[in-house]
Amino acid sequence: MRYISTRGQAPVLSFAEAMLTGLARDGGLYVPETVPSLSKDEIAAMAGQSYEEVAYRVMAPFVGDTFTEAELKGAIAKAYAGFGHVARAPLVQLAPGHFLLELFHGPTLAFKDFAMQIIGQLFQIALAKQGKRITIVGATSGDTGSAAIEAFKGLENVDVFILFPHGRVSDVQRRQMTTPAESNVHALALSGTFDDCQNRLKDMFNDFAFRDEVGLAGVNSINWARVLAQVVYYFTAAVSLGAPGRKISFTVPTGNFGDIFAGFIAREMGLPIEQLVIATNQNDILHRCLSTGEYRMDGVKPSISPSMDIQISSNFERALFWAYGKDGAAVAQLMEELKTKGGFTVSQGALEALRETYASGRVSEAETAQTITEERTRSGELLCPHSAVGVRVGHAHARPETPMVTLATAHPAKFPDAVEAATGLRPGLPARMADLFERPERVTRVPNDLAALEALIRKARTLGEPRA
Ligand SMILES: Cc1ncc(COP(=O)(O)O)c(C=O)c1O
Ligand SMILES: N[C@@H](CCOP(=O)(O)O)C(=O)O
Repeated sequence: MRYISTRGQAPVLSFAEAMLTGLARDGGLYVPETVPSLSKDEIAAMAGQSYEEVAYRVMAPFVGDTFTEAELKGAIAKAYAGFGHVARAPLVQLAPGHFLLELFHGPTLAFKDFAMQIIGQLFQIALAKQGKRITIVGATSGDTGSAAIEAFKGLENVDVFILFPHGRVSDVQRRQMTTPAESNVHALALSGTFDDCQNRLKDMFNDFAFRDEVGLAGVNSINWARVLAQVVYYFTAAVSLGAPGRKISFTVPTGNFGDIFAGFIAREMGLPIEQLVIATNQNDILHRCLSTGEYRMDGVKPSISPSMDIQISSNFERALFWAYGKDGAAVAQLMEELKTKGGFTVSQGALEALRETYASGRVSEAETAQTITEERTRSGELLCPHSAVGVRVGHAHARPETPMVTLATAHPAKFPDAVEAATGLRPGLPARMADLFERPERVTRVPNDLAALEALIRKARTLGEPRA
């Protein structure tokens, strides 16, 4: 299996190379040259299998011979052993024909654990083979950061630096990032938005001297392995509701577009997905783009679903690559316009291709709160605000003949203030995290400045043992 860049100008890589490389050297994102397909019989055979078995069947064709069967199976087993639910990603029914896919039973209570736990394992195998030491830098609006820290803390050959927007993540999210005591973990609170964090991260990747000097690696959904691991739960959910014998629809609370793009890949592999619905909060650039063909930034507005407060939706580039018939030059041109003019117009043909694949909806702040309140009464489910955005859009797009699955992306206890304001109930953290608010915090305030960030990372990563 070979991996190519969405901008068409970077070296073609193997799975392990793409995983350790992160951003392509032409600024694009790696995607598989061809998407392997699974037959109806292969999909049907997943019925009744464990999450781990399905994960192996879905991921193995993309991984090729990078890892042995035993290595991949071992990594999958270790990745999901710590999840708090035997099904890993259980489905609960909200209403006739509408289901919630609970993706928050991992160690940090958000869907990011599904991918981060497995890539933590795969990185360790690959680094041990190559005898390499790396510096992971991640950008987060709250959940990716804590999941990355959980997956990589304490590892000898990895430093982890996480950039998060100061004052724009929940207290629980911040403390998950600032309280780990391991010396290879560095939480950096940046003055700016998540988009600023992600832009500085991409700037670091595009500074080849810095990138090579520190052995820069990325665990955002820039990294193809992140997207791949998220494909699995589309299969487990759809098969348990009758696929491949019937079609299933999915609604996905969306920000950086990694999660819903994983659904697109599941469809490309042969899973009969009828609708893939993008659900946005008031930062609705993706919904506006699908509605009008114009991708235009108009400023990030802080919301009660802060992890989706994103305007530069990184993986939308991968969706555009497919919509433009895999024309890397066209995608590079759009990304240049985004950078220099703050937006771009999608061609009519590409817009039609996007609309054939995706539908979309937008949810206001008041509607998000109302959905948390109503769903508590209607189905008994206590939703986090991101999942509530999804559920509202999912209800609106549900069709009687096709089951709708909405992805519940985080545990309500990560956003207790919003949930309490909507329901009067304050969701508690699991016992293993009960003392989170008593643990000391360790965080560095950083400016939105590339040179300052690179200097800090160079210095902090050399504070420990001498690097090989
Ligand atoms: C809780 C939660 N829901 C939804 C999203 C959106 O997911 P994606 O960025 O993959 O679109 C995120 C973060 O991105 C998140 O943390
Ligand atoms: N909402 C995310 C933003 C980063 O997304 P990623 O999937 O690209 O890592 C977060 O919680 O950090």
